[in-house]
Amino acid sequence: MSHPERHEQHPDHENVVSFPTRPAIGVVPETETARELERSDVERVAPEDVELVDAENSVASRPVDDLPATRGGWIDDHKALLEQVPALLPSYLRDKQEMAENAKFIVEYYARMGAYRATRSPIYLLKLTARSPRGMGRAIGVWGQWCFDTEANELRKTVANSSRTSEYMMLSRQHGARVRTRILVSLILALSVTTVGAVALAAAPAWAAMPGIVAMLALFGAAGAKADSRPIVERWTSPHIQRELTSAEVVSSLEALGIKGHIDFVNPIQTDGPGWRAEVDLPPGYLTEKVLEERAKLAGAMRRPLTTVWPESDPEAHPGRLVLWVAKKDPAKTKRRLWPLMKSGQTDLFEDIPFGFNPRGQVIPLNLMYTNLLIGGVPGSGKTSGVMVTALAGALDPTCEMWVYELKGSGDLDPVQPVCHRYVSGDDDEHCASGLDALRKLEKELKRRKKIIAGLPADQVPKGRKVYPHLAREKKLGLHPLLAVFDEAHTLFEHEDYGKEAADIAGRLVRKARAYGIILIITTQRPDAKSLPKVVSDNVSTRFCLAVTGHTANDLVLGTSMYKNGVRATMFDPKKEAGTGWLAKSSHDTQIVRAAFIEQAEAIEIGKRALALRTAAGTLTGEAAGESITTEDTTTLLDHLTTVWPSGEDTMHSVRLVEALASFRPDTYAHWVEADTPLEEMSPEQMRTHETRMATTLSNALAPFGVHTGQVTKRGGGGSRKGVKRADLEAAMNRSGAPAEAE
Ligand SMILES: Nc1ncnc2c1ncn2[C@@H]1O[C@H](COP(=O)(O)OP(=O)(O)OP(=O)(O)O)[C@@H](O)[C@H]1O
Repeated sequence: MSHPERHEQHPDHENVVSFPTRPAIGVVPETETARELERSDVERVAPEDVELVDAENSVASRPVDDLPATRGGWIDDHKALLEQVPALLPSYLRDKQEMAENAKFIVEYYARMGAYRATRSPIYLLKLTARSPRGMGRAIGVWGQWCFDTEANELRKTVANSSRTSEYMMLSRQHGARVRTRILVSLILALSVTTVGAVALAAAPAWAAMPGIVAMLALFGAAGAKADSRPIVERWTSPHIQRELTSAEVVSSLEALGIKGHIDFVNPIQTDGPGWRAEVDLPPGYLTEKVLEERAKLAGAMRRPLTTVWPESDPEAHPGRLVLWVAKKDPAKTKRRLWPLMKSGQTDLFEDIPFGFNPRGQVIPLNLMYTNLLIGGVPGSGKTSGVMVTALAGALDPTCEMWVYELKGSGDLDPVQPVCHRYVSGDDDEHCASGLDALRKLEKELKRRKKIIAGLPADQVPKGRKVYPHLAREKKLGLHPLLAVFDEAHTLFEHEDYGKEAADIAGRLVRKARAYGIILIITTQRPDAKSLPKVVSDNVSTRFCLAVTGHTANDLVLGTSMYKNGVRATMFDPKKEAGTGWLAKSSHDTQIVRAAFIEQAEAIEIGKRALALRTAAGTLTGEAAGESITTEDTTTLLDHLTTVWPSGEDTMHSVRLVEALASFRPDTYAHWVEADTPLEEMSPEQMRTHETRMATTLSNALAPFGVHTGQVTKRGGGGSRKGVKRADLEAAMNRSGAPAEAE
């Protein structure tokens, strides 16, 4: 059975590769061996001539591909074909934004080119005028030749030399008559044109006569061009416009990466937005990841700028399907695409915000509600542009409360300061302390919101207990969006005194806060185990990974196995492609995006707009409303015990916990371990009394939380003494609304 759409390879055209080469469903591919056999001299025997020896008992395997059940049939083949039919309408007719951009470009192009030509028209005219005498001379020459019938001169000469008198006389008479008529016509024409011209010149005002003279000069100028004259209107080409993508180029560049074998073109190479798209199946044994990893090599082999070559995998097809998109113009050399909200507009964080652009130039939206965002990348990879876009989007929603902790101290996020409930910029201890304080307060706010939502009737929370726009609108509930940005959060997470607690709280917030309208944005330039708590990198829901240097950093930002699955931010060049990264909305929804780039001056203007919006809406709070924010400790003994509790331990002796609390927070707990006699001078009896007192203090302090201490046996670790069970602690945390680790 032959494939209905099979095309033959064109022998004359080196750029043409047979398409499609994959067999239709149910068709057995023609193997090399089969073809060789056909070509060879091997004697072929018709199946009907073959005698089966002991067919009944024969165990010879039947060729399963010949069984009727395995054949797809016409319907299946054509269904499969139909699925692959390219879109009916070109992309610019389907995509409003592309259509608008194209229309805008056409208008801009002709306006710009028209203006360019118009401003140079005096130069063109001068050049034409300089050539006009030659043109006029040529025109008179051509007219003279016509008038005096010079084209027949050669013929008359030949006849005269051959002494064919009668013929010569006939030609002579004809020549005389022609010349007379033509001179007469010329004289009449010259006279009438001169008269009309003179009268028109005399009658018309000078400004009206000028175009006529100019047009005549231009005509004669155009006629005066020599074969090697330079064109009057100069032309130029753009080095940034890339040559068209051909299948031969795709094949040879993949071969340059070491991919040997037959490459199948699944679809013809076609225009896709401002570029070309080739879809190929790599030869068996090769995976798309190889091409993704060697993107720079591929661009080199294609002799194209890196920023124009975008290989992608097609997870819906198979791991060997490569989608190669090549930009027509080098985006690095084209004008910056402006953030759609740059000049006007506001946001609603329950809806999408414009985050950036994909390589095709389409706006990529992001919904920040019910999510949190981790942005990571090496220094200079463009994290600030990612966090700036989200911070400004938050600022432009007048209902959104903004808490911004820019822990680099660069002042990059200063443009949003005027609208922030809390704003801190700096990387000193005091800034880290504020960051930790903010996390504690966010956790307290989370508990408050959780309680309110838990108490709402079911019809108020139709799709589960979380914040909804109608709840956010009710001011008295205080469930409006709260956007908390921790820029360069590694400064806080690595802090000797505050890091551990900050990491613990951030981990809990990342897991719990998003349903309650608290959106956490964390950026880090050091995505490693110490700077980025595992609990954060494991649980964050949206990730934007800019250029990183290795697979560990890649997977810390993007999630486990992403590198293995071909989602590799190692492919980006942080210098040439700053701001470009993988945006992962989930492990199955990943795409390459360049965050919209907003300059500081522009961000300041947007910040002013946001301030105006909030002033009008009456939603300025905190520092933005002139209040001073005091640092208060909202954590409890339960939080402190959770922080000092050694991981993996189900039970702990009270004495050990009290000692740990005293060293963790000496201001609060040092007096729990104080004794009249120094420890080293205590008798065993005194020591026992002292430890009993410490254990009793802890028991008394835990009683209001409903946690009871009891006898705990720890083999090899102090035997049987008063202690606390981890499970009791977690149960108490849950009761008090505080998110416990094990929940
Ligand atoms: N989205 C973008 N589009 C175009 N250029 C960008 C983009 N983002 C950043 N850049 C360019 O890259 C440079 C460095 O970016 P940026 O300072 O944001 O990096 P960073 O990752 O925040 O650096 P650091 O880790 O040092 O804070 C910018 O000055 C800008 O020129």
